[in-house]
Amino acid sequence: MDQSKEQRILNSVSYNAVKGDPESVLDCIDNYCSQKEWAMNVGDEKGVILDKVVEEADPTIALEFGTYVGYSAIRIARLLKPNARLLTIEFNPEFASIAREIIEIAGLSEKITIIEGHSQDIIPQLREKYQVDKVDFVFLDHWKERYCPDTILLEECGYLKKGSILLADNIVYPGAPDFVKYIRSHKSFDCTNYPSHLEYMKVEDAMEKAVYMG
Ligand SMILES: O=C(NC/C=C/[C@H]1O[C@@H](n2cnc(C(F)(F)F)c2)[C@H](O)[C@@H]1O)c1cc([N+](=O)[O-])cc(O)c1O
Ligand SMILES: [Mg+2]
Repeated sequence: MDQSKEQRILNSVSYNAVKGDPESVLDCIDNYCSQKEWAMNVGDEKGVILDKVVEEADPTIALEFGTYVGYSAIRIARLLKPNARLLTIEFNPEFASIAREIIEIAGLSEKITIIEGHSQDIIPQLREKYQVDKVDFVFLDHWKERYCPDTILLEECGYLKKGSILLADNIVYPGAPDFVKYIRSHKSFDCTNYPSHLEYMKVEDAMEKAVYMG
């Protein structure tokens, strides 16, 4: 059976990246996806915005929706302080297993936990199953129609504290209009928009940061 695009990305990382070097894994994925096959990684332009917001948040507990092949999980985890950790939720088992291998090559398996399943099932379990009390940073990059319900669920479950920072990818393309409408009109969120471009393309895109004010 033909290999998937995600498997070909893993092959390229496995062959070209320096083991234990997150930067070389990120560069390898960016080179492959800009020169060979486009893929929906946050990429190197929006990735710099992600880096800056992660550094601002300096999270002890970070949460990501949409692991895919692990590019943004590596981007986030490489900036975390020693005892901090990233939980990343992935629905597709094939993507989860490819991400696990790419994260291992980057040497970040100790800092990243991949949780397989549906976000609406996993969010209520984070406290009991994963010892999460509050989340300091959340990166939303999964199905765009899930951004809003999952943000509401995080708030309802009490995982957000004063100063928790949410960052959402693809505000312009493919877009998350219900999320933008909700978050910008919600009195407890202080929002900032970061115009950018779709990964590896000249198409307009943007990221939205939302700081929870308690
Ligand atoms: O569709 C896009 N992203 C959807 C991303 C989807 C990814 O998130 C996972 N997921 C689904 N539910 C969960 C959770 F966590 F809920 F369980 C995790 C899916 O299995 C997939 O790996 C996208 C599309 C474009 N584009 O240009 O078309 C560009 C982008 O940057 C994009 O992110
Ligand atoms: Mg995205």
